[in-house]
Amino acid sequence: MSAPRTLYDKIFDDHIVSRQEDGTCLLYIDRHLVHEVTSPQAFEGLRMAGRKVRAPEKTLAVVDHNVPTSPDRHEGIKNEESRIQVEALATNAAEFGVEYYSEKDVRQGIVHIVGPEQGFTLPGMTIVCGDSHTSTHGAFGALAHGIGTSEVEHVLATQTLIQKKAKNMLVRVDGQLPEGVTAKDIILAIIGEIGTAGGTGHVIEFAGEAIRSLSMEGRMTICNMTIEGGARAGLIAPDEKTFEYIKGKPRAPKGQALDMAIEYWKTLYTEEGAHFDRVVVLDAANLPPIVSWGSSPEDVVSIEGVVPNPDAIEDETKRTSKWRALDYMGLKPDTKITDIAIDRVFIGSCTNGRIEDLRAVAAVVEGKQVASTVSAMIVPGSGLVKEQAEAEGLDKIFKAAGFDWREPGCSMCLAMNDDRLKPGERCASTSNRNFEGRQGFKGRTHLVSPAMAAAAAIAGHFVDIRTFN
Ligand SMILES: CC(C)[C@H](C(=O)O)[C@@H](O)C(=O)O
Ligand code: SF4
Repeated sequence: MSAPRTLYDKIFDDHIVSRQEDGTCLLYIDRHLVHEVTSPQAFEGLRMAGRKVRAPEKTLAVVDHNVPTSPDRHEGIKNEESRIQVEALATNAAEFGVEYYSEKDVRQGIVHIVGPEQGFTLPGMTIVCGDSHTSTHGAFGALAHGIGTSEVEHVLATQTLIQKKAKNMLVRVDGQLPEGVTAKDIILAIIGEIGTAGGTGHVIEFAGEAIRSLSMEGRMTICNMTIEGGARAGLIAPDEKTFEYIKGKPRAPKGQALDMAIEYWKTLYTEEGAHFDRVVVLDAANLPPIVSWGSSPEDVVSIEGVVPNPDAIEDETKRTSKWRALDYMGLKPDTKITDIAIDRVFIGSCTNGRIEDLRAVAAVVEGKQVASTVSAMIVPGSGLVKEQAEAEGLDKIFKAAGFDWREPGCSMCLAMNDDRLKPGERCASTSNRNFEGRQGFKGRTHLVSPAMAAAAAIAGHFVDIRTFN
């Protein structure tokens, strides 16, 4: 009898086209998502070599990073660099016969929100995109990861990718989340625990009661940030919730094909006794709402805590780097997190730009006002999220509270469009990266959950959502 296999082992094995002695494999790729930032040279490479896209029907292109989120964007993109990149994708998609969602299409949005929404992302698949947060799709039990531009070209041309098998890591989150604590807090806590290099060389499978209890959207938040923990990909075994979510999505299988697919999807789980190279266990019941204080996603602390003192760190390089982070963030050790005032709030991104995130925000801000010292924006992750939010009247709640309600895109998750922080501005953000300059030159980012960002917008400083009303 063969050794018990993990979910990762199964998906990897199922996609091997050929395997060399040293373990290098050629993997078949089921789905390829394409955005405007990492695809221009790849298409250019194909053009130069006179090659076609091998499987256009398995490829989907959408613009997200460079699109403005202002209501007048339909009149044309003013920023020249952005316009050139967006136009290049439109031209490439048309020339190579790839389906493309432009900024005028209601299906347009952040690539990692669009894939699941369209039923393009399905369990058991290998999914790639020239973007690190492709790990998001692992929430469906798909092996999904980011690739570089030369690999984008390789996948476009051959529908395969050269890969070596990673190690297996299990992160088990037991118990039930307390009220006010969310998927975002779970993943921030995990990264705080393992560090940004903690998952290096591994594919992480998330399991345990707390993960099972999450909605598909919460699971996407978890897998989205797996990459910030250094892992190659994140995975969650598909279950009834997964199948329910997929049913009826435009590109998902239907009728008998769906029944057959579900039969297969049910085989996608880690077998009893399968080997994990590393196991980390957390208890959800102990988790507080989390706020990041530094310039790395591992720099996290409880909302009840204080800014840590780097002097307590033994390793000199690390100590120096954390002092630098504090300096960049304009913070002093021992400052209570709830005493940190903010200037801006950004709610959106592929981490937290879905409908449930917006509902969570609406629940916090309904009937309240954004603090006079704060400028706050909400950017739906896709045109369909926006449509749904408006159908539920959430936009009215947001606008009445003083939020800016925008068009879909990556927006202020990274400063590649017009949405950015000014130097020195401090932002409560639902995105995934707090690197120096990430949201604008000298901008200061604090990563939080949507509910925590919403509460901070109202209060003007961080507050504990568990006692906020
Ligand atoms: C622009 C793109 C290549 C980049 C990524 O790979 O993740 C971006 O999406 C990000 O979040 O930093
Ligand atoms: S929303 Fe942010 S993290 Fe996600 S793809 Fe866009 S830039 Fe990258």
